[in-house]
This record gives sequence, structure tokens and C-alpha cells, in this order.
Amino acid sequence: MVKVCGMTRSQDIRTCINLGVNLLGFIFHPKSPRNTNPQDVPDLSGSPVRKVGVFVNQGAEEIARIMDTAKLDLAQLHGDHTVEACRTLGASRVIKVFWPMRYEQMDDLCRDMDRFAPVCTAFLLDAGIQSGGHGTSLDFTTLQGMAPPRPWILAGGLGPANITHALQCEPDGVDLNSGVESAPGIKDAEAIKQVMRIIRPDANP
Ligand SMILES: O=C(O)c1ccccc1NCC(=O)[C@H](O)[C@H](O)COP(=O)(O)O
Repeated sequence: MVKVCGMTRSQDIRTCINLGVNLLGFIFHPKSPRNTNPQDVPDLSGSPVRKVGVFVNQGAEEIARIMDTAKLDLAQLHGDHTVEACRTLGASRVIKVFWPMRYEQMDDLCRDMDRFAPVCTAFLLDAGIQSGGHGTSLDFTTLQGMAPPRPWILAGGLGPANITHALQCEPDGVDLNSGVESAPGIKDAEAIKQVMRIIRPDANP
């Protein structure tokens, strides 16, 4: 599963769909250079791609409203959203973000993931200790052998140069953002193509 996050331009959306990207991320966080408005998210019904909204500060009710307006399939929660907020949105619609660098012990991260597992469809593990789009990466070796109770997506500074190394921790999906950009919010089609060739060589010769 490949997600490309921070979509702001229709040509980048077309590129991703043509290359077989599975999930497109739209950021609803005014402080982000990749921020977008719910009304500007295109209708992609008829294409196999699913649309993910990225939320930091909004509560469950506002997120649900934006999901309706932008016709989003999933909400990726980048704030300190609670189990109750996830339940309100509906487990099948929630990707909960965790920051492994927040935890001194892997066991504590695992305990938090267990707590959220019943109210999420997937997890996203990002670098840093909050928010996102930092362009820095996790130490992939510390994630090897992890078995989270939900499918998990690896994020954080991923691009052509480090994707092969990143795949060694066997995530169920990868999230690409600043590592495939020429400027914030401007995707680099060639970089996305290079990553897709590494992940799915048969589909992208
Ligand atoms: O990308 C942003 O600007 C952003 C801002 C605030 C919260 C989340 C944000 N991005 C969410 C993502 O899913 C990113 O793809 C993820 O954090 C990894 O980003 P990067 O390190 O740039 O690859």
C-alpha cells in the first residue's frame, strides 16, 4: 500500500493515480504549507484511489463534517485524539498516528497501540514527536520485527534514496511526502516514479 500525502495540485493527483498509488492525503491544517480546503478536494469517484484527510487540531465533529464535504474515505489523526474521538468517527474510517520517538520503551508504544486497535483500521508511524511533514526519518532498525495489532504505514522522510532500507522493517504500507517534493506541496513525478519502481517493479517498468 502506498500513500502520497499533501496533495495540492491536480497534475500530482493524476500522476499518483497513473502510477498506482493507493491512498492520497489531503492536509487540513492551516499551519502546513500543504494545507487545503475541503471544497477544493476533487471528486475521484470511479478511480481506485482512496482519499485520506489529515487532521491535527480538529475534534471528531468537525472532522466528520470535513469528511462529508470533501468526500473522504479515511481520517488520519495527527493530534492527541482520544479513543473516544476515534470511536465517534468510526473504526473503519480512522488511521491513528503514533510517534515512536515519544516512547522510551517499545512496550509503552505497544500498549498504546493495543488501546487504540479496536477503534482504528490502521496505524501510521511517523518521525518526530508531534505533527508531521518533518522530512526526518525513524531509525528503521528499531522497528524491525514489530507486530502492531493493525496494518501499519511507515512515514517520515521517505523517498527514492531510503525506501529500500525502509522496507526492511516490513510495514504494510509507506507514506511519501516531502521526500518526493520539489517544494512543499509540489510533488516531483520522477521521484514518485522511482519509488514505485522499487516497490512494484513489475507494474512500473
Ligand atoms: O505534511 C504536513 O505538512 C503535515 C503537517 C501537519 C501534520 C501532518 C502533516 N503530514 C502528514 C503526513 O502523513 C506526512 O506524510 C508524514 O508526516 C511524513 O511526512 P514527511 O516527513 O515529509 O515524509
